[in-house]
Amino acid sequence: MSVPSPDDAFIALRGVSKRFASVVANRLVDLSVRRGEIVALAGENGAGKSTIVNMLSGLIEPDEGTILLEGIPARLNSPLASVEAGIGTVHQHYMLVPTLSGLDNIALQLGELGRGRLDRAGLARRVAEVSGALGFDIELDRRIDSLDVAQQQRIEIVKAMMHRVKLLILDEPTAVLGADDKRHLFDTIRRLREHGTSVILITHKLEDIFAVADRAVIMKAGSVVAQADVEALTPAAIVGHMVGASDVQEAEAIVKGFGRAPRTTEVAEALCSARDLTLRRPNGSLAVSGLTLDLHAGEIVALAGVDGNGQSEFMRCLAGMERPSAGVVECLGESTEAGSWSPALLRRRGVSHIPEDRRRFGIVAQMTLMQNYLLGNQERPGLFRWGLLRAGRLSDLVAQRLSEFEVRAPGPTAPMRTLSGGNQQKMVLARELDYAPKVLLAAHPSRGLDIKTIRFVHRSLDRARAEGMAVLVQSSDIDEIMAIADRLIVFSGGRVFGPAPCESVSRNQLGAWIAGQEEMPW
Ligand SMILES: Nc1ncnc2c1ncn2[C@@H]1O[C@H](COP(=O)(O)OP(=O)(O)OP(=O)(O)O)[C@@H](O)[C@H]1O
Repeated sequence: MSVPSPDDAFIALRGVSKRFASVVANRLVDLSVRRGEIVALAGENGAGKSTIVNMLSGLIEPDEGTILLEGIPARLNSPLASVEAGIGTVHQHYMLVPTLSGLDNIALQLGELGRGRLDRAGLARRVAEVSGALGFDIELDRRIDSLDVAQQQRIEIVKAMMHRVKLLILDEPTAVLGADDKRHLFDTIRRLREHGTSVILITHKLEDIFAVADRAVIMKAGSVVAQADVEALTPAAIVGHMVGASDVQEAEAIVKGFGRAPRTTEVAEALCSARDLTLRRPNGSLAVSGLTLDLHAGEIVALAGVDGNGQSEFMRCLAGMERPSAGVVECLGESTEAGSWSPALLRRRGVSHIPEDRRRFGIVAQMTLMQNYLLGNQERPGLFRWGLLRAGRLSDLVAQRLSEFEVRAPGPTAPMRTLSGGNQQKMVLARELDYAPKVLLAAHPSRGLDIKTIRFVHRSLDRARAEGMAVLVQSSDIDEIMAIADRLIVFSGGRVFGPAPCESVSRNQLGAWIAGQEEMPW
């Protein structure tokens, strides 16, 4: 297989460019996808992948260049035009109404909700046909907010496939999935290929590319810098193109990871303790039951598991956003038994939080990078004098962090909303680490980040540990856990196991425990 010619392709971009003010998001992009071909689109944060997705899904139009559909120039100037052209898109952040059922969400997308009486039985039959063909078993009558992420994703895919889809675009679909759900998704993608559907898979995970893609297209700074059949590529070759590595060794080192640094500090006092903790969800169901943990200065503890097993509730409780229904948490001299347990109080004591839902709790999209940097840092010495902000200092500090974290942004006064998802995540990380916390709560710290930045983040967490910080990391990524954690707690099937030292656990064993395939010995 080689790069398809536009005539041969279902969809082809020819010389497509897109600029946002001073930022060139896409520069003269040529990209084609054959019928029944799975193309992986890879590249660093801010390389321009989502911009391509947004153009193909009709959210934005190119400034120049042509999009050819089956060889004919097409104008995808609205989401409807994209759908009518046979393009289905599953965005990274699901577009589902959480309080509606799966069926109602699908009816809403088809324009059948609120238009007279909905023929629920008829729609359910049509949905069952589509989901059956995809190999999905989905619960259509449950509210979206009661489904786990993998079930929500299946609803999203079915929703997209309710139209006659010839090209399915999946934007980082595996970021939130456990190993089993990922395998299932890849089976579905292969099944689509057999039926002649083309797929564009945006991913930061090299193993996804080798597991399922036919061809990989690699972008850097808005342009396509390489494309080849996956068989002809290696992980280091992909990374080399992505980061523009000057030699193979540099790319190989990034693929390999930085290796686990020996612990440089003795495990010291417990900075944060949970005793016999019970947490309930708003609907009353049990999220966590009987959890006991001492989090010490100078260690990294991982909360391992597929999302939806109570980790999020536990993190939120430690961050002051929730209170337990039984048991107690004590952290840096504060306790859930006192009335004052709150995020602001804990932050003043030295707890930093990288939240799971970055867009809701981590940033204010309309504000500038400088203003976002101030959030939670309002009392930081050096940034204020006589109660007045020293804007020059703040600007210098943000500019320095942009450079250290290699954030692709025009400058400290750029609005946060103009940054790519991964670059927003880098800014949240930079801010939370800057705050020099004693306890760092990091939910999915590397989700959505490119491989080079992940290595950087892991090194930063390792350094934080060496400096005596107590770090709690929520992660569904086994590689991440094995790379950085000292101890782990497994959340699986609504139960909690551990904590246990990571040294005693193999990668495969942890995978089996997370998937609930094996009973844990503790
Ligand atoms: N609406 C916008 N306004 C201004 N700049 C934008 C806008 N959308 C994207 N950009 C910029 O265009 C560039 C490409 O962004 P894009 O979201 O396409 O990258 P990406 O490859 O999807 O990144 P990530 O892996 O982090 O999601 C980035 O520098 C981003 O800041």
